[in-house]
Amino acid sequence: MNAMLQGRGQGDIDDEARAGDGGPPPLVADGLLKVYEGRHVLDRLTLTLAPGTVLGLIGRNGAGKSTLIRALLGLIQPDAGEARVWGRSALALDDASKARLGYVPQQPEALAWLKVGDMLDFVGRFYPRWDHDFVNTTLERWQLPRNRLLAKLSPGERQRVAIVRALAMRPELLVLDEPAAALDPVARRDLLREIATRAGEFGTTVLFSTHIVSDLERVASHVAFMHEGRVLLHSELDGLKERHMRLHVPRHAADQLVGRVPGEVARRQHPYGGISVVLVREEGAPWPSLVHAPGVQRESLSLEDLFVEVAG
Ligand SMILES: Nc1ncnc2c1ncn2[C@@H]1O[C@H](COP(=O)(O)OP(=O)(O)OP(=O)(O)O)[C@@H](O)[C@H]1O
Repeated sequence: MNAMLQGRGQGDIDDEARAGDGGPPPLVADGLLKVYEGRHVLDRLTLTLAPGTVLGLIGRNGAGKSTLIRALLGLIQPDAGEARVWGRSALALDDASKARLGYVPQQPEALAWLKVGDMLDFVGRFYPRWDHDFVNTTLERWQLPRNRLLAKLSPGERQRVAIVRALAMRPELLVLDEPAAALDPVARRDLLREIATRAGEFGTTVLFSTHIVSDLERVASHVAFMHEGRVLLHSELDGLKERHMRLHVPRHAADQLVGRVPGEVARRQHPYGGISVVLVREEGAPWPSLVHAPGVQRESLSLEDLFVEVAG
């Protein structure tokens, strides 16, 4: 079993430094606690999303991703801690801030009694930067007829409409809860491309949750691994793999280890004796001496391996 090592702080990024000088960060979770039926679904979670970041939030089913997103946007009230959007309490967002924020929930339900086109026309009136051309082009490309009732759409079609709606308002902050889950490959690729374009050309800040590691690798600038209500690792994607390594430590060397290895993030006991340990180091910092010990084998990790190690 994976020996999860808790208490490593909330990641390896200095949140203050990430916020930069351009005003308050778009999203901050400050010690969020949410308890459902005695379970700490958010366990005093702290996370900052810097402007222009595309953060992929990854975690197993039930890790708390949707709950975190809902708390960050003020859709649920935490039991302790605070969520802030551009420096304001998420629970008291003004209309001007809401107009800068696009959200695609995991299961979009809104205004189901309207037709696709009517809903988008209606919603568009509230957003000064509404992009009619984008709506028309994307509805056509994604084969979403304007005259279909939202209630009659498949889950994937409903999700596509929700994505069109969130992107058409040209948000400065875009939050998507598992947007690709119900999408076909064409829509998924379009969405990823759109996210990359928005971030690259317009500096849109994006938070999206996903289980699909390859999607994350394609568009995210940063990744946060969530497990049991905590962020276990929050890092820039570039260089993340180079800063992690799995070591296979034979029994004779493992028996001599006392306590944690510097930089240890996960440990597994091998059935035949010996252990494997996942290590992280700061950029440019040396690996601990164990890496060079006799009989110790090194292995580099894919992002998926790392996810399984950290959240497995
Ligand atoms: N309103 C609620 N009442 C009780 N329990 C809840 C409620 N909302 C969420 N939970 C529980 O909190 C845990 C986290 O749920 P959440 O939806 O945030 O996970 P997730 O990481 O988004 O999962 P998935 O990847 O499956 O969508 C789950 O065990 C869920 O059952």
